[in-house]
Amino acid sequence: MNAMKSREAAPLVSLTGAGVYRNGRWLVRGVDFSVRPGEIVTLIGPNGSGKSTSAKMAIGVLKADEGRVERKPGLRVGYVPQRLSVDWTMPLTVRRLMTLTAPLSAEEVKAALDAVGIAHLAGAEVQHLSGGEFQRALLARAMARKPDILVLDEPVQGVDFSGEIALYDLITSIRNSTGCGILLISHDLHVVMAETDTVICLNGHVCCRGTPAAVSQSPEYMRLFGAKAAQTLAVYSHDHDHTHLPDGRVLHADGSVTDHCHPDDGHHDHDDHGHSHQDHDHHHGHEHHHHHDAATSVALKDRKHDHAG
Ligand SMILES: Nc1ncnc2c1ncn2[C@@H]1O[C@H](COP(=O)(O)OP(=O)(O)OP(=O)(O)O)[C@@H](O)[C@H]1O
Repeated sequence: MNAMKSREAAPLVSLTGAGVYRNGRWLVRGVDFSVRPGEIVTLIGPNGSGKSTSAKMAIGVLKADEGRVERKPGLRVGYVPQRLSVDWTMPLTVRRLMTLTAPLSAEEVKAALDAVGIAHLAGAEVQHLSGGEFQRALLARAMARKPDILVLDEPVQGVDFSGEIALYDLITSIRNSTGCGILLISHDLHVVMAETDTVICLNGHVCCRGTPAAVSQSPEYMRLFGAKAAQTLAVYSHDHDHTHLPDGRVLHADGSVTDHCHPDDGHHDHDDHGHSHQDHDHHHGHEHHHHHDAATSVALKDRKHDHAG
């Protein structure tokens, strides 16, 4: 069953004019946003613009030096940080990774890994996981806490383009099945999940905000990233209703998992995605091909954009 987002529900976290001052300067100032149950809020902005800092303020990892940060009493947070401080010289299994920071029973570990499609990797060494498998393991670890809010700092780093779509699908289905709020930090200035309710564009302060479509049209966004970028704020928009998990099972939009696709499932494949990142003027050539179902569509077009700043 879909847990629908509720605009009326009290916010899980709410920042009002919040800022962090460290080492003689403001890292970020005047940040206003809130995340409600079932809502997906995406923070975008250039490197160093304060995305991680704002997310850390929201969950209380960093204390705000100005403004207000309010959290629902007893708020449970699932946090996937940008970097993990793990001693990679020591062998570490996925199972052990799951229990490093929380006491979980074997059943809970199994259920959490199952939910993200990597139960078959419980005994695998974390060092050997692919980028997408690693992000799923981190997601499983965060979800095992049964959070009210899931905070994901660049969840698609180290993941190829087809893996990005699969992860965004997984995040959407987690939202749909649990109704948790999601605060997402996007690694890519120009691409956000279509399911995003609100995009907050940071540049040391809130540059602009709104739906993905509204932000791409805003003069502030254009000023920050150039008019070309504004034309190219791509939105992951695809209607397919299921995702193929790494272990071969199928995750449906309602959160249920089956061994096979339903006969009427929208199909998708992810072959042939060039994904090249260069420092300047990088060109994305993404095409999304569909074999079976015209309802499945991805609005990722060839995009060419200059980075301003
Ligand atoms: N604990 C800290 N003490 C001092 N400065 C910090 C601290 N954490 C972050 N900064 C600085 O604050 C600024 C904002 O950093 P933040 O990590 O929030 O940016 P970001 O938008 O997440 O960047 P990126 O896209 O590179 O991850 C940067 O200039 C960073 O160097």
